[in-house]
Amino acid sequence: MASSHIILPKEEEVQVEADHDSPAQRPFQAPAGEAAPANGKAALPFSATCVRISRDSYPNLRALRNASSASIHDDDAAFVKLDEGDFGYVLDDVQHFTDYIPDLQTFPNPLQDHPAYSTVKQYFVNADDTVPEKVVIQKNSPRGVHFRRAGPRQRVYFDTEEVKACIVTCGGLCPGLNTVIRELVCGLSHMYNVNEVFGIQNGYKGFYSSNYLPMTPKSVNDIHKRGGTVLGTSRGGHDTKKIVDNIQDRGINQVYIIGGDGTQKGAYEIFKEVRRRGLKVAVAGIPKTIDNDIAVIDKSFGFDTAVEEAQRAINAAHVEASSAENGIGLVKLMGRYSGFIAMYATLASRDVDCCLIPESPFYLEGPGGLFEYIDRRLKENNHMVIVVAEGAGQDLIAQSIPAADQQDASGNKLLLDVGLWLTHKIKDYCKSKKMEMTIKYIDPTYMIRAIPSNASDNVYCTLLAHSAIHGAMAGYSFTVGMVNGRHAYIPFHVSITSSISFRKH
Ligand SMILES: Nc1ncnc2c1ncn2[C@@H]1O[C@H](COP(=O)(O)OP(=O)(O)OP(=O)(O)O)[C@@H](O)[C@H]1O
Ligand SMILES: O=P(O)(O)OC[C@H]1O[C@](O)(CO)[C@@H](O)[C@@H]1O
Ligand SMILES: [Mg+2]
Repeated sequence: MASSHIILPKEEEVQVEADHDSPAQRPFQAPAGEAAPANGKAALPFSATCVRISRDSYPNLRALRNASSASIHDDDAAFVKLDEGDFGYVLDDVQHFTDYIPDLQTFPNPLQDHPAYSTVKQYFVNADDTVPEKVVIQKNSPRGVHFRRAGPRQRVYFDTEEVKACIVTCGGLCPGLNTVIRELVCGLSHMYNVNEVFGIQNGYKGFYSSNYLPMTPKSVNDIHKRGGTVLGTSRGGHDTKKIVDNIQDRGINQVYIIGGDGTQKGAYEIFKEVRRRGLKVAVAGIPKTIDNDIAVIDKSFGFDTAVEEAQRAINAAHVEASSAENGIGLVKLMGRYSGFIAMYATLASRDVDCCLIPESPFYLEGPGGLFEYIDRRLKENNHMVIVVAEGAGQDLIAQSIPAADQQDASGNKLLLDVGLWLTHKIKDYCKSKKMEMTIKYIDPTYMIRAIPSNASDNVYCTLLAHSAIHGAMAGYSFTVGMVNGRHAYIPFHVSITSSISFRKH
């Protein structure tokens, strides 16, 4: 990696304390209305003469984005590419073949001759286009961190005939997985005339333990109408060496990896190994997390669908509660470390009296406690609805139930059932007060994620898949995502660190 010097803003000039976009605060600070897409236009002209800056500048970048030092690994510094422009502009760039493979041939993008695209004016993005990570700034703020804009480039680093792509899905299910798979296969074929696309079965371990499934536009034609993933998924089983051995042996040169924070960490490991071996293999991560807990992106695909489906559970809870004397409807929704689904479902419903999320600790007894609030709402309204995210109140439960500290195959902590626990606690409390009441506990769990994506998620999935293809064809390795309303290529070290800060280990 060439580079020499850095003129980043000094740390003391960097606005860190008033960072309302910090991941831990995001559920509270970025409600729907404020998350409006930015126009993506920089306030000041882009400096065409960016200077690539040295790895020593990594701590400054960390200060710029106010990431927790615990979540940054020193190893990452070797894979960080920063370009500096005027007025504190920084491009946190993604890895490219040319960073480690010299003298690569380029090819004109086949889209320029494609009848569906060649007529569109300015179809290709400008190579210098970037997307700001933060759009809310003050008059004297530095321009801040930017990401490379996603989209088709005029020249690509693969000859069509040469491309051998594979797709894998990892982690839990999410609405839209099949749409992304479909659009990767169809996009590669229809936009870039790629004929060799393979599906990896059952997550990362499928790279080295199962046959690779040939996929064609015909074989994926209808899959977006189904929930789940036609490829299968799993937790655990990431063996970087075995995975890259197989990629290398089978001559795969584009790897599309769909999954959550754990999966993106796995994708980063694969990329590092690919680079160590000097392979011409593009690694494209497509973030999937129904919990919506990857902070750098606006919203993850499938989230809208899940929130919509959660309405059915909340409606049922409301009907049950309002049909009983002192009726309480309690709904538990997914969200391990973040309350996005619970909070958005609450905002959408308007029938919910109380929403409990992991980011905001609560307590049961005494003034300001949940019991006091229940008392009040039942007196005022005769019924109430409570929504609780599965990760809420875990510390409280641990005080009354000894935690077994179990983990799933990927090392994620298995949570205690906050819904069941709350149901018992509320019942006991009402009994102690000699208060007649009825409580109905609804836990839709997998029903909100094992469904096909809705219309808006389908569009989102399609565009994400296409952005991923354009980036891989152009020789980049990255996580693709929507940042302030624009698709961007995000470096792995960002997509994985931003989600970690949500975690409360
Ligand atoms: N630090 C890591 N390094 C390499 N691979 C990882 C790492 N963490 C997780 N993985 C792998 O990524 C895959 C998915 O991880 P995980 O089960 O945590 O789901 P996820 O991608 O975070 O999705 P979800 O949103 O469902 O949690 C697993 O195969 C796991 O082995
Ligand atoms: O039972 P599984 O498949 O591990 O998935 C449950 C977890 O997956 C998630 O949906 C994240 O994908 C969490 O909200 C939930 O805790
Ligand atoms: Mg995860």
